[in-house]
Amino acid sequence: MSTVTILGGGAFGTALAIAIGRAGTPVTLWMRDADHAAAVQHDRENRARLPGAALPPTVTATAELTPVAPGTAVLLSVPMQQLASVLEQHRDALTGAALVACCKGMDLTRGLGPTGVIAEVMPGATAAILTGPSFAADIGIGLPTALTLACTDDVAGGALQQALSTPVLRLYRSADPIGAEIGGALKNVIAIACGTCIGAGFGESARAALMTRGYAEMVRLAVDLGGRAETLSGLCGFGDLALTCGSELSRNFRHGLALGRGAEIDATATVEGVATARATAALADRRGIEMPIAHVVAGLCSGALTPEAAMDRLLARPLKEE
Ligand SMILES: NC(=O)C1=CN([C@@H]2O[C@H](COP(=O)(O)OP(=O)(O)OC[C@H]3O[C@@H](n4cnc5c(N)ncnc54)[C@H](O)[C@@H]3O)[C@@H](O)[C@H]2O)C=CC1
Ligand SMILES: O=C(CO)COP(=O)(O)O
Repeated sequence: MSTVTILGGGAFGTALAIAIGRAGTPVTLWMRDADHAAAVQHDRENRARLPGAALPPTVTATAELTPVAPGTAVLLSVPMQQLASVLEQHRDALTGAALVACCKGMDLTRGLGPTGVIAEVMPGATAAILTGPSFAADIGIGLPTALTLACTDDVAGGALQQALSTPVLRLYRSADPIGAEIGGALKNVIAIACGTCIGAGFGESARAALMTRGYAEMVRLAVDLGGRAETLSGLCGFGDLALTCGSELSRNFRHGLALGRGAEIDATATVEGVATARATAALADRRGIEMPIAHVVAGLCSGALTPEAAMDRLLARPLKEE
């Protein structure tokens, strides 16, 4: 795996390109908009999505996607609801690649996470997920972090771990992509709940309670779908939950803050937890799993619930064992 291709030149795709390119690996950063790709290639910076982070010479931004060599690592960093259509559009060019989803969420129409979408659209392809605590703004300027790389194929997972780790990005391997992707998807939903909690003035104690009970929902859904509870104690679950629920750098947390304050929502931001809350609530209903926080976040985001009504609904549930 001597080169890496990244699909999606948003904040995260650009940050990953910079991090992997800085380690000496040639990276192709594919962007759908030709003018934007040309500007990024010329400026050596993605001013629209990740200002202040310089592209190393190893990174090439382009709007042309040529067929990748078999076994090439292709990182998919488009928004979750676009993943299926991007794969469908580029199926021929991606045949034989090792597909690594870097998006976090659940597909609304399919009720599937990123590796489930890859398996449906490109059956037989090697599918992995890279997820964990990683703000693009941090990664893009070379700050360190650790992430989960999950793949059911141990050999392919090991090769991806080697190829994508850098001196500042430490990748831990897992064989449980279901657990890993449920962690990444649900931490955004719980971050919206926590932002709303702080924005509405319900306090830090309530936020910690939401993180803890949200984590319980994460584990419940992952296990029901065939994942492992222990996976969620790692970077993809606990790690990303701690980051996203506690920082105003998170778009999901900020979305919740605005809901809690009754302030204007930034409609231009990629806030994955909104669609994922809806998809999760529907999936939980179909499978008969209790996910009260996911349900109230879906209600908050659609406007069906006020922050006060959402909190009342959670507090009024029957008392139970922890
Ligand atoms: N920004 C961050 O700190 C992190 C983001 N992620 C995940 O990465 C994914 C992408 O997020 P960001 O890069 O932050 O979003 P972004 O909003 O900065 O960029 C999204 C990019 O996807 C492109 N895109 C949208 N639809 C497309 C399509 N149909 N075909 C081709 N390109 C398309 C847009 O042009 C844009 O460049 C999300 O699932 C997010 O949860 C994961 C970790 C950190
Ligand atoms: O996933 C992220 C950090 O790990 C980024 O969080 P937001 O999408 O909420 O900004």
